[in-house]
Amino acid sequence: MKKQLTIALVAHDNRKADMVEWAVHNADMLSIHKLVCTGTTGSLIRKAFQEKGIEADITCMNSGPLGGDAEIAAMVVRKEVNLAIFLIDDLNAQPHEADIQMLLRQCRVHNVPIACNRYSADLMITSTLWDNEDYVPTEPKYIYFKR
Ligand SMILES: O=C(CO)COP(=O)(O)O
Repeated sequence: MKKQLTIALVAHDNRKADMVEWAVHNADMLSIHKLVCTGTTGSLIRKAFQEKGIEADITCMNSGPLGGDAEIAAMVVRKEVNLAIFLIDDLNAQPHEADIQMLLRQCRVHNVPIACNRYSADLMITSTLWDNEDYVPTEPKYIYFKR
């Protein structure tokens, strides 16, 4: 991929091992992009990359429950994120469910691709559309019905 992207990486505690393994597996690709992460996810990825001598541009926001999802959602609103990978723990409740839903919703509203499992993430990061100058993503057309 030639285009440099800003990629958001977020994982709940029970999915962090998955996220770190995925990030290390895709380190060659990820290291050419800017990574923005919630606090703990980012520090674990940074540590794993350092242990393997992988250099990467990683920005850590606050931890998720302390506003990290909200900060990344704000970046999505400002069109500062090209792609989000969000490994959600769907088997346990989170104290900051409202923030999680906000991040997911803002990605949908602003047409930002968001992968919530590794398979989707693999498909998204290998897409040739990123470098296709002729491809313009179609923005959602919201139609307001008067009731
Ligand atoms: O809670 C999270 C996402 O909702 C993740 O936050 P941390 O990466 O700080 O654990």
